[in-house]
Amino acid sequence: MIVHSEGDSRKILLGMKKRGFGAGYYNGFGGKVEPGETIEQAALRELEEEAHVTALDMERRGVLRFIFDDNPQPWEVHVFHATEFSGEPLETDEMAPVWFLEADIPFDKMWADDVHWYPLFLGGKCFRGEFFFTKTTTLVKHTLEEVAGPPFPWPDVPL
Ligand SMILES: COc1nc(N)nc2c1ncn2[C@H]1C[C@H](O)[C@@H](COP(=O)(O)OP(=O)(O)OP(=O)(O)O)O1
Repeated sequence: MIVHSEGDSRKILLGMKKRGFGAGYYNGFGGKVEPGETIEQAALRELEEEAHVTALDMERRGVLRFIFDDNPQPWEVHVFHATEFSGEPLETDEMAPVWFLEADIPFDKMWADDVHWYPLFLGGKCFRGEFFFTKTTTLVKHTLEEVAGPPFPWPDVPL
């Protein structure tokens, strides 16, 4: 989930992951879907657990597949956007939240796919793509396309 403040200064809220997979990278807030949950419920829960923020107007904007040559299980990641929220971002055991001006997004400290799809995200578009990684973090190739929306036409346009 990427929380966006669209007032006078357009800023996005990212979290620096403090432990586990992707530690040290800035990312939107998220994690795995738990049994019995929808993808949307998982996105809301992870934002609350990791940043103590509740999204009030979430919208699906992207669906991405990450394929790793050192992990047989690809990841399907859904990107949600929220512009209305309650709560003050708070550092947790897992994430340190930081607001960034759109012009200052720290792509050199983020997953290598982000620099490709954030321009579509920031431009208000919907998108889907596949990203192939070697040695966990090195991006070797990708596909990316804009789709209709918002809202993202899920599940009519699957990944
Ligand atoms: C491989 O490249 C990735 N790029 C981007 N942009 N985001 C990624 C990539 N790999 C994982 N992510 C995202 C997906 C999630 O939003 C977060 C964290 O995933 P993870 O499941 O590791 O999250 P945890 O909070 O550790 O897991 P649980 O809370 O579910 O245990 O990163």
